[in-house]
Amino acid sequence: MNQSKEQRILNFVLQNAVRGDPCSVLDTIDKYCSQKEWAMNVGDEKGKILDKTVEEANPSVALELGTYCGYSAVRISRLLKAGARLLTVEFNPEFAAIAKQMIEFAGVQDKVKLLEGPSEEIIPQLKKKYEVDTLDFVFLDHWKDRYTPDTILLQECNLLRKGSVLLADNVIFPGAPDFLNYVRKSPHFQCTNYPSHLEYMQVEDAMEKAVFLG
Ligand SMILES: Nc1ncnc2c1ncn2[C@@H]1O[C@H](/C=C/CNC(=O)c2cc([N+](=O)[O-])cc(O)c2O)[C@@H](O)[C@H]1O
Ligand SMILES: [Mg+2]
Repeated sequence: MNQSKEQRILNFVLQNAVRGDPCSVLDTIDKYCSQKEWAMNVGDEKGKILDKTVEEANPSVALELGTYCGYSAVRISRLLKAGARLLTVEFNPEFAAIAKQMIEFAGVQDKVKLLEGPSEEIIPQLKKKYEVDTLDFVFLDHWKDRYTPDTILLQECNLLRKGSVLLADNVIFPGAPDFLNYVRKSPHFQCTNYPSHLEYMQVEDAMEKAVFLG
């Protein structure tokens, strides 16, 4: 049975990156996906926007929706302070298995908890089952039509507090028009747009930051 693209990305990392070195893992994935096979990692250009937003938020508890191969889980968790943790949600078992190995190879497994299942089921379990009080930072990078319902669900589950930072990938390409509309019209969010480019391409894209105002 021939390998999946995600398996090829992981193998390239296992053979070429430095074990325990998150930056080496990120650079190696970016090298493979820009030179060999495109893949939907947030990439280095938008990754730098992600880095700045995470550093500014300095979260104790962060949530990621859509782990995929674990690129942004490694990217976010490498910046977390001692004792802080990232919960990352992925419902595709193959991708979850790849991401788990990617996270362990990068050496960030102590900061990352990979939750396998759909976000709509996991989010309502965060308080009781995963001992979350409120989320300091949320990275949205899963199916784009889930951004709005999951943002509403996070509020309904009282998982956001005054100052919680949401950062959404791909608000231009593939696009998340209903999400932009929702957060920009809502009196509960203060929004900032960060123009950028689609990972590994010269296509316009952007990230949207939405800070919850309570
Ligand atoms: N409700 C849910 N619960 C848990 N996991 C879920 C989920 N919905 C999707 N996922 C997972 O999140 C990832 C999907 C990402 C969609 N991104 C994209 O479709 C995407 C596309 C392009 N693009 O086409 O250029 C560029 C990008 O940066 C992109 O993020 C996949 O790993 C998928 O299994
Ligand atoms: Mg994306």
